[in-house]
Parts: sequence; structure tokens; C-alpha cells
Amino acid sequence: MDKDPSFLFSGITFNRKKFSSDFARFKEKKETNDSEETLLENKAPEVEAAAKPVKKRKRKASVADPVEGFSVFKSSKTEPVLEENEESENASQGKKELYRQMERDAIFRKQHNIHTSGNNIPTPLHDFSELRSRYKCKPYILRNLAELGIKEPTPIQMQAIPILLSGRECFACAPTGSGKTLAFVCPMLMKLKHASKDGVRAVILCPTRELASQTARECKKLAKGKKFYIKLMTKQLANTGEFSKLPCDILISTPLRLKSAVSKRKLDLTRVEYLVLDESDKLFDLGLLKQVDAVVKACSNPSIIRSLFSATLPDTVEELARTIMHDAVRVIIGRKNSASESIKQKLVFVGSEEGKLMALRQTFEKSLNPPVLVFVQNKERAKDLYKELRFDDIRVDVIHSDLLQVERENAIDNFRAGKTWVLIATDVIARGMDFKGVNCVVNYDFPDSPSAYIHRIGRSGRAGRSGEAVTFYTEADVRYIKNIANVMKASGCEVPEWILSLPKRKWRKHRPKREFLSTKPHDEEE
Ligand SMILES: Nc1ncnc2c1ncn2[C@@H]1O[C@H](COP(=O)(O)OP(=O)(O)OP(=O)(O)O)[C@@H](O)[C@H]1O
Repeated sequence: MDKDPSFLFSGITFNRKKFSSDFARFKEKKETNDSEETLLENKAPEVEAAAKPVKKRKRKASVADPVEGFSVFKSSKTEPVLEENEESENASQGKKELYRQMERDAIFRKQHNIHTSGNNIPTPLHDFSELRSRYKCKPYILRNLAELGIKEPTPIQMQAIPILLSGRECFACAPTGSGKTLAFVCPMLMKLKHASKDGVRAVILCPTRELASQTARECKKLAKGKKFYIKLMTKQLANTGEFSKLPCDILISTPLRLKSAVSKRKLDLTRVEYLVLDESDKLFDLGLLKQVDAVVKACSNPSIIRSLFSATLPDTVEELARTIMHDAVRVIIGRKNSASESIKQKLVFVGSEEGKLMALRQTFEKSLNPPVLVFVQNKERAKDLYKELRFDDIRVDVIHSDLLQVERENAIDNFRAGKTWVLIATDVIARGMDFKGVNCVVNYDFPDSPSAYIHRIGRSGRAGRSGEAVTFYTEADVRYIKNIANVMKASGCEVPEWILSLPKRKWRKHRPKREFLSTKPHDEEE
């Protein structure tokens, strides 16, 4: 992770220097722990602080927002001339109502475990019908939401949607499976309003092709009935050069594809109005950072709105985000970097590498409740485990980066359709993939970091459903077990006391050279 902000996004207009005052203000806010809890516990200073945004809002007033619609925000020129005392009485009434609204917002946020920081945070959405009453949302979106069976907004949607609709940048951290995709796609469609005539208007970056393809599908579902151009950047498309001539409202891509299209001058991103970095911490990983940087630079429109979403948001990424974003709002749902509470998590000691295969077979014999995902450390181990299990009496398949794109897609489709009961996978599908109703995730190989753990097990227990996660550990993994145990404890799972009393250990990427997986001798292998 490169911490030097001058490297990432070095070519873009919003830099730390230019917005040093915003940055300082933002930092100050965080340092004073400006959260809703403070507002509830200590009303007086918050009310004092609330007077500040009032001045600023004069410029930004929007009639669509109940708070922003108050007369206190309106220009005196548009108001009838009032007697001085009458005017000040109105102003103080407006202020009082503003404080009351802020207090109602704080209570609502607290009820839904929404933590925010930043200036002038818009009132959360209580109901999807408010998209229409507050933001004049077109009926097609509400119709599509209803058709998809989506009735109530999730906490991240409650807060992130109004933030993005009010034209603010945002970085958001919410548990896996909590509806982050809709939280950025819905406001994007609402803001884009009409189809593009030429050029790309919005970009969503995803770390893997599978996730990009899934996100493109989700966008299309929500845009159904409206003629938007929603495109997935495929290899062919990136190579044809056709792109530059086609209108495109939302372009969904991995950083590599987009970067190569931009650098071959086949794609112009200078008119992009919205940029979303989904699974942002993964995108900021060393392997992708340069490509992401190139894309962000290419999106050079000075009024671009950027947002970052993930279930894990390390401090380093937050720091970086603060230096590049303008007046951004930070939204955290529940505890930062925590696992979904709807997953029952368990640790299973298997002694050594040899013990794993037996433990897996025993687990399946005891209860195999498909669909099940089994994560291993790398593609070699995925292939090996597949060879071991394919003659067992279970429908098993495998997905890893050595497969052709079409084979990867088939593996996912068959798993989604229930034709595959057990899918063996590497971390390539640990991020963002939404398989409906995965009952159990087995970490056959110990994850290489707490965030990898959170994302892997997060393929289960999505959208309020329950799920199960079993993590095998060997003697060699014990030194890192406390970090996982802490994640488990924080999400309400029981953890043996001896693990919690282990000494704290700084986690480096834990990818030990694991012994040969197969039970057969090497020379018997095909
Ligand atoms: N308001 C809602 N009510 C019910 N279901 C919802 C709602 N919003 C989204 N969903 C569904 O929840 C599931 C998970 O959503 P999504 O994939 O956006 O999660 P996520 O937070 O992005 O997870 P991850 O961190 O793993 O990427 C999807 O199947 C989606 O259709």
C-alpha cells in the first residue's frame, strides 16, 4: 500500500494542496469525534456547531431537502421584506427547526447503527418513497425496486443515497451483503437523468471481471425501462476502439482494462461526472494502484463526484481518501472493518495440512447444506482440492484465474443455478460476489489477512439471511489466529478464551508455503 498521496491521483484537480482548508476542517471534525453520539449526549456544543453550516448552505440550498428548504437558507432577496424583529424571529424559528431535524436525524442514525462524519450531512432516507418526495425520482426506479422485491433501504442506502444525491463525495464502509451496490447505483441513475449522446458519463471500477460483470447486471436491472447505455468493458470492446464513438452512461470495468483503453487513446474519460471505486481498499492494493491512479487521472472533469465503497476500510486508505476528496462525508455502518453479524463463525483445529482433507470430508458427511464455498490459498491448491473431491459423491466445481473467462463464467452460473453444490475458489471471487443463499463458507486454507477473512465469509449471510463460516487452522496458523478471533468476537461469535489471551501480533500477509494437498503420492497425479 503506497501511502504517498502525491503518487495516487497525482494528476487530478482535487488535490490536498488546493483543498487544504477542507482537509484541515475534515481532520478537525474527526479529532473532535463529531459523531451522532456526541450530538445526543452533549447537545449544547452540537447546537453551537450546527449554526456554522447554516451560513454555508445559503449557496447550496435545495428545495428538495426538508432541512435545506428552510427559510434560513434562502437568500433575503427572494423573501418578502419583513420587519427586523419579525425577520429575526423567523430566522430563530428556522434554526430551532433545523436543530430539531438534526436531533431527529441523530436518533434515526443511532437506531440504524449509522456513524457519520463530515459537514452538513443530509438527512437519512427513511423510506424509498422519499426518493420521490425529496428528490423527484422517476417512477421507473421505484417500479424496478418493487419488482426486485426491495422494500426498505438498508442502513448504508439510507445514508449514502442522500449524500450522493446532494452532490457530495463519500467514502463508505458497510458490512458484506448490506446493499452497497444499490447505494451507489441508485443515486447515479437519478443524477444522470437522461441518456448520454456521446462520451462516458459515469465509471464504476471493480477489482475483478466477475464483480464488474455482476455490477453491470445490477445496474441494468435498476435501469430497466429507461434507455441508458450501461456497458461492461470487455476485452473485445477495449480492443475495438468502437468505444470512443458510442454513447455510454455507465461504464463498468476493472482498472487494467480501462487503463489500457485510456492509454491507447481509445477512450476519453474527461467528461465523467461520477466515479465509484467499489471494493476500494482492494483497488488501492499495490497490484492495482497504478492502474487505478491512471483511471482517476483520466477522469479529469473538475466537478466529478467520487465515492469509495467497501466492507473493509483500513486507516491507510481512509487517510489517502481524505487527501484527495473534496468535502467528503464518511459513513460507517456498525463497527468499521467488521464481519456481518448474521454469520455463525467457527474455528476448527485440524492439526496439520494433512488433517484438512479429512476434516472437510467429515464436515460434508455430517451435514452438507449446499451451496457451499470452499476457499483455498492459490490456484494450484484449488486444482488439487478439485481433483480430490470430484470423485466424491458431491457436485463440485472449481474457479481460479487459470481458467478461461468463459469457464469462469460457467462455474459461477452453475453455482448460482444450484447445479454445483460445492465451489472451490481462490480469493478471486471473495470480493463482492453476490451468490444468493450461500449456506456455508469453508476457509480450507487460513485467510491471509483479517480483511480477506471478512470478505470470504461475507459470501454467506447476505441481505439479512443467516449463514455459516468454518475456518480450518493448523499449528502454523495459530500465530495469526487472534486477529481472526477478534473479528469473530466483534460480530458476536463465541471464541475460546485461550485464543483471546494470546499475545497481540502484527499481521503481515500470511501465505505460508503449504504442503502438497493431495492424499495420493505425487507420481500418481495425472
Ligand atoms: N434494500 C434492500 N432490501 C433487500 N435486499 C437488498 C436491498 N439492497 C440490496 N439488496 C440485495 O442484497 C444483496 C447484497 O447486496 P450487494 O451485493 O450490493 O452487497 P454489498 O454490500 O455490496 O456486499 P459486498 O461487500 O460483499 O460487496 C443483493 O442480492 C441485493 O439485491
